[in-house]
Amino acid sequence: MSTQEKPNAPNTVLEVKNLHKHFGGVKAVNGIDFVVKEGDVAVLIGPNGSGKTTAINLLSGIYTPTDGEIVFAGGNIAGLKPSDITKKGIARTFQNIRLFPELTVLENVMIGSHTKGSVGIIGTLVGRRKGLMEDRTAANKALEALRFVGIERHQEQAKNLPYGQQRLVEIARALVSEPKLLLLDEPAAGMNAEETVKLVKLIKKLNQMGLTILLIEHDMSLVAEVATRAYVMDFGRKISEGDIQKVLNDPIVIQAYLGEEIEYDYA
Ligand SMILES: Nc1ncnc2c1ncn2[C@@H]1O[C@H](COP(=O)(O)OP(=O)(O)OP(=O)(O)O)[C@@H](O)[C@H]1O
Repeated sequence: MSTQEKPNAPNTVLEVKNLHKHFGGVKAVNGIDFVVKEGDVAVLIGPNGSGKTTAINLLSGIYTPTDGEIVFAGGNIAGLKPSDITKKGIARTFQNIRLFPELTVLENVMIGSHTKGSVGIIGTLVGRRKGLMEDRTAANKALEALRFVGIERHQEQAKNLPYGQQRLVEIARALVSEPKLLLLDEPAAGMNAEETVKLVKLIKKLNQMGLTILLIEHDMSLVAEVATRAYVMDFGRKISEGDIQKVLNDPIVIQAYLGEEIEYDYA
């Protein structure tokens, strides 16, 4: 324990140090630092193009950082393959839903369990579809996760579910890998008001059950409901941090959002 840490302070789950991702001349992520503590619902906010999704792509191994460290589960995971990062305990959902549209909802969620095994997703789909369906443990886990997120139509092809429900299927798929940290990239995008209310309840329930969450979200009403800590990005840099009320009243943040609507209807 460091001398500054209080005896009962929550453990650090994730520490991002001086993280960079440059695409040619574009510094999409330009030296950010942040910490996610156990039990947090941390949120990354910022105007369009500020680097939030790139940051999540770095954390989940989709991109290799240009520089910097991502410390998770006792080591630097920067540059590891996505499947290895999932095995270490980080699962995610995507801004643009990435389900297999022709597979059933159940099959899509079962794929999440198989990120723990040795067979890759493509191998699973192409060579082992039948075997996969015989994997009772994975099926039971998937059904449990689907029940948890409130999806009943598990034998339906994923493409036939409304968009908002497809997002919940992605969350179920992430949950079956039993993550320590769940990354949600704009989980409310495309959801109607009723679906968003259910999503807020789900995020709170997951968090109460002990899951640490880091999300990107433009819907500030949702953020205000769930976030324990907010980090604000602009032009690849962190420009503010703290509780959500504080950061939304921060003149630097207001300036960064000028010309964009901050969707925020809380008093
Ligand atoms: N693969 C890529 N190649 C080149 N430039 C990229 C790539 N991915 C992102 N960028 C650029 O990096 C910057 C940050 O983009 P990013 O998608 O991370 O922002 P964001 O904050 O998630 O935006 P939004 O809120 O609109 O989703 C943008 O200028 C974007 O055009």
